[in-house]
Amino acid sequence: MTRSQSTRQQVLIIDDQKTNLKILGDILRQDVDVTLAQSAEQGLRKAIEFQPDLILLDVLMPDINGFELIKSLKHHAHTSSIPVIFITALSDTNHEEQGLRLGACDYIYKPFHATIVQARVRLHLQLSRQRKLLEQLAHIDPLTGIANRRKYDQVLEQLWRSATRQHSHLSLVMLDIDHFKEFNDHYGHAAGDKVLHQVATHLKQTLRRPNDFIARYGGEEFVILLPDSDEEGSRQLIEHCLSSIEQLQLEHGYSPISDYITLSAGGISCAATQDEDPNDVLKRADDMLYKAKQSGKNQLMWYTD
Ligand SMILES: Nc1nc2c(ncn2[C@@H]2O[C@H](COP(=O)(O)OP(=O)(O)OP(=O)(O)O)[C@@H](O)[C@H]2O)c(=O)[nH]1
Repeated sequence: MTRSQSTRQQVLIIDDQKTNLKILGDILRQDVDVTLAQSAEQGLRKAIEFQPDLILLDVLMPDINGFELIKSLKHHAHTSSIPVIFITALSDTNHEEQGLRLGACDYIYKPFHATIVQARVRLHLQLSRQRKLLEQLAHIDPLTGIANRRKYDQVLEQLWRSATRQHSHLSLVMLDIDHFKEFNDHYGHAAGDKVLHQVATHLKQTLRRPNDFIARYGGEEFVILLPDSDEEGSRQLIEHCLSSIEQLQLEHGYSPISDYITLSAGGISCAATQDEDPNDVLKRADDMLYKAKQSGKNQLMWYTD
């Protein structure tokens, strides 16, 4: 069963001693899915790949110790918010303080008591579940189920920073439903809400790469960010989004340009730089959207220098 199919939470245990891995695994397995790693390097790889809900981390390991590893985990964008519990034979307050200062949420001494480990793991998993739920509520647009404007602002900043570092391209695209006022006026606001949900769901499914991102920008407008994507690839993808939305055949009997719901879009590809404000770049995509609307709608316009 894949992680997304499982409703059980997942704990990653990182310890160089096989017997510790076995004992801890046996203690926790009745409550959670358990993944084991026998070195810091393997642990970091599995943390990135499996995105566990919690990590149990030994301190004394050869090569890279637990204190070093937690620094990498907290530094890495994909693992920084995973809670870490140290479980270690270093049972003095100085090390405990160091571990907590480095970002651990708890510190358990070896030899440990099974029931205490279970209780603490349960507590931190419960906190983790609540935190994820709050994050979701704060970042998801309730009508469409895709990311909201607040999440978009965060993701744009992250993607811009990483594209600047890697000297890579980023494409920004604004999309807007055509003649949506007429749709609402004739079919009613509830039917309009349903169309917004259908369009958002379809656009999200059409984006193929894991780092492609879509958000509801506001009203009947959406924004798509395509990292590491050049102009040609981005244009092809967005053209496909537009044509496949029309092919969904969501009836719009009051649109003068089609029998169905259509979208207009404006896009831009650029090499990110530190000096440029990504919001200025988005403004250029928005200008292209305006041009697409002025030129008859149901089309994509792309910014060229
Ligand atoms: N049902 C529904 N309608 C919305 C929502 N947000 C914005 N709208 C509607 O979207 C319509 C946007 O109208 P306009 O900005 O004139 O755009 P348009 O009619 O699509 O015109 P063009 O974009 O030029 O094709 C308005 O009727 C808004 O009420 C929403 O959450 N639900």
